[in-house]
Amino acid sequence: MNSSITAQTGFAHLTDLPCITLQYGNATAVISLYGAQVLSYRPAPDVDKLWLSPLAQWHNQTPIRGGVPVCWPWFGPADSRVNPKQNKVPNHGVVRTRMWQLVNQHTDDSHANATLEITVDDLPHHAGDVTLQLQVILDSRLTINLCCNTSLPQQAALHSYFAITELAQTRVQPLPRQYSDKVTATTVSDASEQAIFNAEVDRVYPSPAASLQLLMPDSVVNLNQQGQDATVVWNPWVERSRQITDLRDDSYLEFICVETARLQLDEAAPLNLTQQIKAAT
Ligand SMILES: O=P(O)(O)OC[C@H]1O[C@H](O)[C@H](O)[C@@H](O)[C@@H]1O
Repeated sequence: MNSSITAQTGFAHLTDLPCITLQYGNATAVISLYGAQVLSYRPAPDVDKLWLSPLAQWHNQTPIRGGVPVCWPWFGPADSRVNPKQNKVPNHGVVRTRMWQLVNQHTDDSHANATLEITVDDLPHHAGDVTLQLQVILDSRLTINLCCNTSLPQQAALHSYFAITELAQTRVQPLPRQYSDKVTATTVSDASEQAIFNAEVDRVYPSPAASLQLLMPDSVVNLNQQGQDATVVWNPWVERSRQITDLRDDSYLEFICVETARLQLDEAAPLNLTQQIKAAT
C-alpha cells in the first residue's frame, strides 16, 4: 500500500493551522501541530470517524474543540498534587494550547507514522524540563500513543470526539457497571454494561476493559486502549451545548467523547497511554 506524510496549512475552517497529513492507501489522518491533536481520521475518503466543531478556534490559547485533544499533566481542574500553589491553570493541562514539533516520520508499505514532541519547563509541581511524545501510526487502524519517560505525578487523556449519526441509538460497551458520575457527583451502580445517551453524560469508569465498541445504527468503531486506569464518556446534551461557546446549540447530537485516561496521582511514574481506533464497518 502506498503511504505518505505531507505538511499542510489549514484543515476545515481552521485555514491557518499548521498540520500534517498521514496517508496510507485510502486512509488519511490529519494532525494539528498546535496541541498535537489528531483532527481527522478517515479510513476511507468519504467518512470521518472524528468530529471537529464547526465553531472550533485555535487562536488566543483556545483548545481546539474536536478530534483527539491531548490532556496532560492533569485532567479537568488541576488537583493540589499537580498544582500545589493552586495557581490559575487551564482545564485539562497545558499542552492542548501549545505548539509541538514533528521530530520523526516514517512511511513504508505497511504504515505511515509520525512522532510529535513537546518540552515543558513550567509545570507547577515539577522543576526542570519534561518531554512528552505523541506517536500516530496509520495502517488499517489509527494508533495514538502518548509517552513521557519522566517519573512524575501526571494524569493524561486521549480525549477523542467521535462523529455519530443517531445519538439516541448510539451505545458504548462493555463498560464497568460502577462509575463516578460527574453530573451528580455521585458513584453510580448501573444495571447495564452499556452507556446510552438520553441526558448529559459525564462519567469516569475506573478499570475499563482494553477493548470497547461504539455501536451506531450504520457503523461500529472498535476501540483498544492500553496504559489506562479509566475511560471517560462525555456528551454535553442540550444545556451544556448551549453554554459552551465553541459548540453549536445542537452539536451534542453529532458527537460523543470516549476518552482513554490515566488518572491516578498517587505515585510518580512515567506515562505510556495508547488508544487505537478501528472502523469495523
Ligand atoms: O471544555 P473542555 O475543557 O474541553 O472539557 C470538556 C469535557 O471534558 C471531559 O470529558 C470532562 O469529563 C468533562 O467534564 C468536560 O466538560
